[in-house]
Amino acid sequence: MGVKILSVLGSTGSVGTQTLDIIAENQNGYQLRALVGGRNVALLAAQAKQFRPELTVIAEESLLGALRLALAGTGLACAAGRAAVLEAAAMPVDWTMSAITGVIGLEPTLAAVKHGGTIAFANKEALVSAGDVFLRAVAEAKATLLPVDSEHNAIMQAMADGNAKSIDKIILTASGGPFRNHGFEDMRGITPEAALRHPVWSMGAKISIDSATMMNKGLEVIEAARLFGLTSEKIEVLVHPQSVIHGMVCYADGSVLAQLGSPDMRIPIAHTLAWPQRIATAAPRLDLAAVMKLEFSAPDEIRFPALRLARAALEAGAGAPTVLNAANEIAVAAFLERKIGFLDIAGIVEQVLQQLGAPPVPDLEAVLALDAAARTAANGLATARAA
Ligand SMILES: NC(=O)C1=CN([C@@H]2O[C@H](COP(=O)(O)OP(=O)(O)OC[C@H]3O[C@@H](n4cnc5c(N)ncnc54)[C@H](OP(=O)(O)O)[C@@H]3O)[C@@H](O)[C@H]2O)C=CC1
Ligand SMILES: CC(=O)[C@@H](O)[C@H](O)COP(=O)(O)O
Ligand SMILES: [Mn+2]
Repeated sequence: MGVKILSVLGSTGSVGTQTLDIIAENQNGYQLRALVGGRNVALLAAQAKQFRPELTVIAEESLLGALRLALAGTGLACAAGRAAVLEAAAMPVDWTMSAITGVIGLEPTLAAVKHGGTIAFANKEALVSAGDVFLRAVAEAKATLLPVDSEHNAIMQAMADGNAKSIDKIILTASGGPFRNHGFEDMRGITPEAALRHPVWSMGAKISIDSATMMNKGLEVIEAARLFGLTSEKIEVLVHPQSVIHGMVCYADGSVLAQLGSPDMRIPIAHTLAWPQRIATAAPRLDLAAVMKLEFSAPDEIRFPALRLARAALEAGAGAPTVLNAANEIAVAAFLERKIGFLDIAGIVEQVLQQLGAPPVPDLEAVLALDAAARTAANGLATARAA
């Protein structure tokens, strides 16, 4: 096999840096074409010096001077701003890591989809928000979408025997987050610091808050419905605090196929990078005797209403998931800025869903317009709750 040409969108984040760690361990097989970061110039410049991509882009336009300075004398090309992000994403490659957080990553991912390579797909918000529009673009470009999200990557692996028609249901596991055992009222005064302290995974801020509200699992139910063509009833969520089993597929004959591994994102990332082969990673080997016990329980949608709201949005269809996702992105940001409380996140999402409902989203323009309307509504509610 020849050298694989790669781009990493969101290279300075949690998924992005772990992706580059794996590439660094397997240097002979891979060559970087584009690296895209958001605002972290120092880390992006260090990555560019190490991996020497054709183009390095920082999304924040005002940081172009700082990036140029950091790369002075290296001979490395760099650029800044939204247009440059889209240009970098559109450069033809064999494999793109889509790891920008939020709907801001949708258009760069679609630019990558258009050249028809493999998309290692972490940016769940893009698929939740753009649904059919996104999947149509993938089909038209004959691109290959490989899920990086640990549960969906697990399901993909457990579906590998090709019997998709004989599936009764799939099971996505959930750690339960840092407040798994908290009462609803106990969650009222929770601080961003406490909510960011995930019991198992080390991740970026937005997904960590989503795990704490369990909106992450709600987004993942919608993500699974889109990726695997399943209805809500066929997607079960099971709380499993050890996060050793990532996903299970239950077949018509009673067989259940599961994927297990230490909770380490390098495992699913490496799976998508080498697919259909496998490569080694430095992730810790699973030692079940040391884990000792695996626990499971049903999720509580009363204490964690975000999960109920996400399912309702999936079942309502059309633009409801677009609204849910946009309102959640705004509410999470407002919580991290200490403008609203922890329980306000789901409260705002519910109110915005009631206001905007599920209008049709036939194309990208409609998705982006609805996303913008939901953000405006959520911002208004966050400001009112902050007052
Ligand atoms: N972390 C994890 O373990 C998992 C993450 N995911 C999903 O993967 C995605 C990434 O998550 P994670 O890595 O944790 O997030 P991080 O917040 O750690 O990283 C986000 C990345 O996006 C970049 N970025 C932010 N804004 C822009 C922009 N406008 N244009 C271009 N790049 C931008 C950031 O740049 P900078 O930091 O330089 O500002 C950073 O590189 C999310 O959708 C998440 O839900 C899914 C499963 C597991
Ligand atoms: C690693 C990964 O895939 C995350 O999405 C993880 O699932 C978050 O943990 P929760 O199960 O607590 O949402
Ligand atoms: Mn996940």
